Amino acid sequence: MRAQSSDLAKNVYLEQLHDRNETLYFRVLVEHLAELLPIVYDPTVGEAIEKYSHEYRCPRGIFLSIDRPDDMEKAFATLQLGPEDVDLIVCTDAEEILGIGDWGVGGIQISVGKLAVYTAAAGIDPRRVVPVSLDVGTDRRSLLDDPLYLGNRHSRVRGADYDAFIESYLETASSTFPDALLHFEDFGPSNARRILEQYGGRYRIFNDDMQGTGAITLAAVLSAVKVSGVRMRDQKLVVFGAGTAGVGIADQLRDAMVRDGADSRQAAAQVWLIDKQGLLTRDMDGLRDFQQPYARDPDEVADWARDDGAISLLETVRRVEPTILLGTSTAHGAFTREVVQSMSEGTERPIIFPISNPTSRIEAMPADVIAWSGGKALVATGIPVPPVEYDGMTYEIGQANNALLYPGLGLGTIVSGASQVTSGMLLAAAQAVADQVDPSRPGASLLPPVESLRESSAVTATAVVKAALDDGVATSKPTDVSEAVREAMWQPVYTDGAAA
Ligand SMILES: NC(=O)C1=CN([C@@H]2O[C@H](COP(=O)(O)OP(=O)(O)OC[C@H]3O[C@@H](n4cnc5c(N)ncnc54)[C@H](O)[C@@H]3O)[C@@H](O)[C@H]2O)C=CC1
Ligand SMILES: CC(=O)C(=O)O
Ligand SMILES: [Mg+2]
Repeated sequence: MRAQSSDLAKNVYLEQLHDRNETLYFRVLVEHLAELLPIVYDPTVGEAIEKYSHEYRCPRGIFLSIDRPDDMEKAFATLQLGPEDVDLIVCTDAEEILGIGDWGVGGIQISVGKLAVYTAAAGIDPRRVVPVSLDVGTDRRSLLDDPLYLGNRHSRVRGADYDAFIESYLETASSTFPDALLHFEDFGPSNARRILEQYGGRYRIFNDDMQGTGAITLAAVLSAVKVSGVRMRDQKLVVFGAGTAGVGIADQLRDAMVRDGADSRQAAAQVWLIDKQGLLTRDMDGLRDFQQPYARDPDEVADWARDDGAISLLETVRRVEPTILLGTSTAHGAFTREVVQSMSEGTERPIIFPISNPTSRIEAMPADVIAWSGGKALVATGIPVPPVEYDGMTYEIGQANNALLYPGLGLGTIVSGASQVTSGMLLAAAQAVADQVDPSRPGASLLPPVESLRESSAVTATAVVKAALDDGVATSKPTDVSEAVREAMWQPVYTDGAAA
C-alpha cells in the first residue's frame, strides 16, 4: 500500500483489499488509523469521488435510481439480509459532496468512506451496514459529457418527483430494516435541513453535515473556551459560509450560549452570518429560511463599509470584534492575513476554525493563522494537518471533522436502540469529546487525537447511551452501559476459520 505512487492509488488499493478481505482491511485501518483515515476518507475520498467512473472496478453499495423508483425494494432485496440484520444506512444524493459540489453517482464513495470510519473508529459491524447512492441525476456538465460516467445522464430532478423519491427511500429503507439509523450525507443546502425537519419525527434520521458537524465544532469550542476564558454566553460568532454546515454549527453554538445563561434573542444576536452576498441582512432577497433568524437589521449596519454593495468579512470582523470565526464556505484562502490580524486585535485568544474540506477548499492553513495571530489563535481544521512550529512552540491542530464524533454517536444510538437522535444525545457526544482533552497546556490540541479515536468513540458512545436513556428514547436499557458499548464493538479478527 505504501509503495503506491499517489494517495488516490492507495485509496483504490485499499478498496480492493476491502473487497477481498474485509477483516484484514479493517485490521489495517484500525492499526494505522491516523495514516489511513486521510486515504479512505477526507481528503482523498474527494478525489476518489471525482474519479469514480474512471477507477470503477467493482460496485459496493446499493444504487437507487430516480428513473426506476419501483425497483427500490428489489435493490435492497439483493443484499439478502433480514429485517433485523442492518444497523446503519448511509445515503447521499451527492449534490454537495464535501466542498467539491455535485458529483452524481460517484458520491457512493462518501457513503462507503463514512461507513469505513464508523467501523474503524467505533467498531460498527461492517456486515450490518449499507452504503446507498440516491441517483437523481447531476448538473455537472463534465460528467454528463463523459462516456465513462456510470450514473443517470440527465440534470438533477427537483421538486415533487425528488420529494416523492426521498419519501419512498425513507419508507422502503425503514420498513425493510426497521432498526437501522438512516444517516444523510452531503445533500445540497435546499434539501439537507428540509429533509431532517420534515421527516425527523417519523424516521430515525441523522444529518451528519448539520448535526455531526455542529456537535464536533461545539466540542472544539468548549475546549477553546477553557483556554480563552470568555464565557460561552458572551461569545460573538461570525460564520463565513451560511449553508448546511455553517448554520448547523450556528444553531448548536447559539443553544450552548442559551444553556450558559444568555436569553435566546440575545444569543441569536451574537451570531453574524456571511455568505456570497456578504453579511446577511433582513432586507436581502433570497435568504434561506434557516438563515433568517440570524440576518441583521439593516439599520444596525447602515454606516458599515460596502464593497459593490456587500459588507465583507473584513469589515464584519472589524466592527463586531468576534471571539469565534468559522469557515464553512469552500472559499480557499478567504481568511486572509488582514482578517486574522484584525480578529487578533479585537480579542485576546481568537478562536478560528477554517473547517471547509478538502484541502483545496480550506479558508486558511493553520500555520498561517497561528503566525498571523502571533501565536494567539486557537485553531482547528476539517482536514488532518501536522503540528505547527511557531516561535519555539509546537501547536497541535485538532481535527474538527464530524468523523471525530459521528462514529461514537452512531454506536451509542445503535446500542441504546434510540428511536431518535435527540439534541440531548448530540450535546452529550460533544461534551464527552471535549472532556477527553486537556487544552490548558500551551499549544495543546482542542480535540482528541485521531490515533485514539477508537477509545474516544467508546467513551462518546457511553455518554450518548446515557443521554438516550435520560431523554426517554432508548428502546434497549443496558444496566452496565460502558460494558454494553464495548461488547457491541466489532473487532477485526478472524473467527471460526472465516477469513473475510
Ligand atoms: N469539518 C467538517 O466536519 C465539515 C466540513 N464541511 C465543509 O463545509 C463546507 C460547506 O459545506 P456545506 O455546508 O455542506 O455546503 P453548503 O453548500 O450547504 O454551504 C456552503 C455555503 O458557503 C457559501 N459560499 C460559497 N462561496 C462563498 C464565498 N466565496 N463567500 C461566502 N460564502 C460562500 C455558499 O453560498 C453556501 O451557502 C464544505 O467545504 C464542507 O466540506 C461540511 C460538513 C462537515
Ligand atoms: C466532513 C464532511 O462531512 C464534509 O466535509 O462534508
Ligand atoms: Mg459531509
